[in-house]
Amino acid sequence: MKLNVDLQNHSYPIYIERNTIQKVHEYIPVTRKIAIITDTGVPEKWVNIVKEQCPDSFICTIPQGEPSKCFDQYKNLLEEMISHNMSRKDAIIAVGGGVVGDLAGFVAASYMRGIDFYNIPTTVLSQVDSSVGGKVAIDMGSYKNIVGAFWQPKTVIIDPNVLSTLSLRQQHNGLCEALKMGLILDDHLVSLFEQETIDIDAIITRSIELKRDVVQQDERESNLRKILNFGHTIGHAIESAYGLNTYLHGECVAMGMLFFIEDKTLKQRVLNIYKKLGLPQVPNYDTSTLLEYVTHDKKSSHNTVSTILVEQSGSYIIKELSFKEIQEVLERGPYEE
Ligand SMILES: O=C(O)C(=O)C[C@@H](O)[C@H](O)[C@H](O)COP(=O)(O)O
Repeated sequence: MKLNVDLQNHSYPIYIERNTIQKVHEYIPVTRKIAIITDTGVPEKWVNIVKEQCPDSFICTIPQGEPSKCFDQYKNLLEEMISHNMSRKDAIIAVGGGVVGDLAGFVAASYMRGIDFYNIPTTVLSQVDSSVGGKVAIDMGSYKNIVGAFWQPKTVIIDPNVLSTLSLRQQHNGLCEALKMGLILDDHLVSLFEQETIDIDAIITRSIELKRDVVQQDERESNLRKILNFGHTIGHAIESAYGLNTYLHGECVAMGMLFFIEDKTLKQRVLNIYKKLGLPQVPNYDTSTLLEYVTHDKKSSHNTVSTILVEQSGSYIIKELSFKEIQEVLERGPYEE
């Protein structure tokens, strides 16, 4: 299946299809120098399938995990680009999850003021969410995505077959972002999580269709795109407060969403899905520590933060909450209405 992201002068296709990783040479112009950026967690077999289709390519491998989304790795990769004499006409292909995509995309956005970027996501999280939309970034200290750019990929190639080598924890981590998409936009997507067996292909496709529709309407997050941050305000704060590597991103988003699901029945429905996915519980936290991180959220300004609330599955409310109100939400806790 092919979906198009229509964005005036930088539209691009997304291919979602099993075995499509074998067709990289059909979808990406590979007769130029290509830096393939990946991480130590991505099985070599996937990276090699891509490399074999790119005659003039080299591989840059970063350590797996969120701490790699940092200035040092960014600098190392830029130095690699220079040492391989990469020109403006050359390209970067990311083969990996959200960390690889965000970092490789930011290298592509800034090297020589921007070169072509292609994304081949290999985790559920990146296949249902982060590979589409052009948000690329690195973290600074423990602040998530604080330095970055909007740099749309030229093509996204999603092959659900590559998920076969992913751990169950990583699979469930990624599903949290798809569940988020359902909770704000489409109850049918939520119901796919309640079926006996999870149809991953259907979840990826629906999730990406919904994301594509939002990005097309508001590429630079002036307003509507903020809804994709449901669960992230407190989720990012938890991720940061626990050292960026204790909980996975999707797990933190799942925790963060609980604080802003306003309806008791819906919250129970969501908790049942979390139980099925074996997600971690919200840890005991220090309110002032989390609040400190919330004040640095990119959706914060002065004393308020744009927050997404869900009362009914498949719909959202965007509300400016004061830091005082966020403090009250944190004091109330995730499991109370
Ligand atoms: O694409 C978006 O827009 C999103 O908000 C998707 C999020 O799920 C994703 O985690 C994003 O990277 C977070 O964005 P940020 O603006 O809070 O850094």
